[in-house]
Amino acid sequence: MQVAPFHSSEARRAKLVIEGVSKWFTPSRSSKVQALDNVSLTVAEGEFICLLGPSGCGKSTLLDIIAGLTRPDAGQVLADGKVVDGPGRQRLVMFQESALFPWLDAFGNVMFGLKLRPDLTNKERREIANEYLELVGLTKFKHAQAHQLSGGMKQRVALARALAPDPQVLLMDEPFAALDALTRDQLYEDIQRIWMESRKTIVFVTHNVREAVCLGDRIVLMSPSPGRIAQIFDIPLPRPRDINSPELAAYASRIASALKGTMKGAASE
Ligand SMILES: Nc1ncnc2c1ncn2[C@@H]1O[C@H](COP(=O)(O)OP(=O)(O)OP(=O)(O)O)[C@@H](O)[C@H]1O
Repeated sequence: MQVAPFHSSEARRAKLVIEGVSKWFTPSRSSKVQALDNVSLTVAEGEFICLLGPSGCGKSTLLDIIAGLTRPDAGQVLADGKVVDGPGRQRLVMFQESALFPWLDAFGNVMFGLKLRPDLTNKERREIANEYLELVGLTKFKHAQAHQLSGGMKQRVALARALAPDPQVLLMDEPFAALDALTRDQLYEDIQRIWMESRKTIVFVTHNVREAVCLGDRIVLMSPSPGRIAQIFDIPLPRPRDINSPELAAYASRIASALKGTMKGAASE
């Protein structure tokens, strides 16, 4: 099955509106770092957005602000038209390290995520946990403890744990960065399949250009010092996308040049 890409020109409902967001950190009494400067971006419902940029350009800070884990010093984020003023179950985050609870097995970890759904009965939660473990291909490992799972399997459990409460927005902070290339390639296939089935709104942070082109409808390229949006690229390639295809490589090389430009610009400032 090939799925047409989402085009930013299509009239779709805005899921997230980021308006003039700035953020400063004060690591010591004498120093102040501006992590984000006046960042504005609209993410449509069901869109897959990749935030791409060199280290320190504010990708994670922006993701944390969208999640409601960090407050901006200026500007605001609206989710479904409402100002984000804290974390909520409609916007869940998945990090680079899976942070599974080591005392729980895979099933227990997914069930833990479902504590966010007090509206469900325990029987319903168990059914949903099984369903999501199946979706990520881990039914056979449902009773494995975290230490018995490979890095890729742990991230699959973390993905099932984040998806099971059925958030509208999934925020992913370099979720595959610590994995080997083969495992990552498999996960690119899986995340595309899951996204095509669920059409969640996804904001995915990465500094890997090919990964961004493989996954995103749009790539938001950020530049550092202070973190700003440098350029936005539409990726009109049909899905599912093969990370090793020549079409994808052509996009990646164009975006990689732009990325290099943002690094040079920062170095010369
Ligand atoms: N809690 C904090 N205290 C002080 N400075 C911070 C804090 N969090 C982030 N920063 C600074 O803000 C800037 C943006 O950091 P951020 O982690 O958002 O960038 P990033 O693009 O996600 O980087 P990376 O790709 O390395 O994770 C950096 O200069 C960083 O040092």
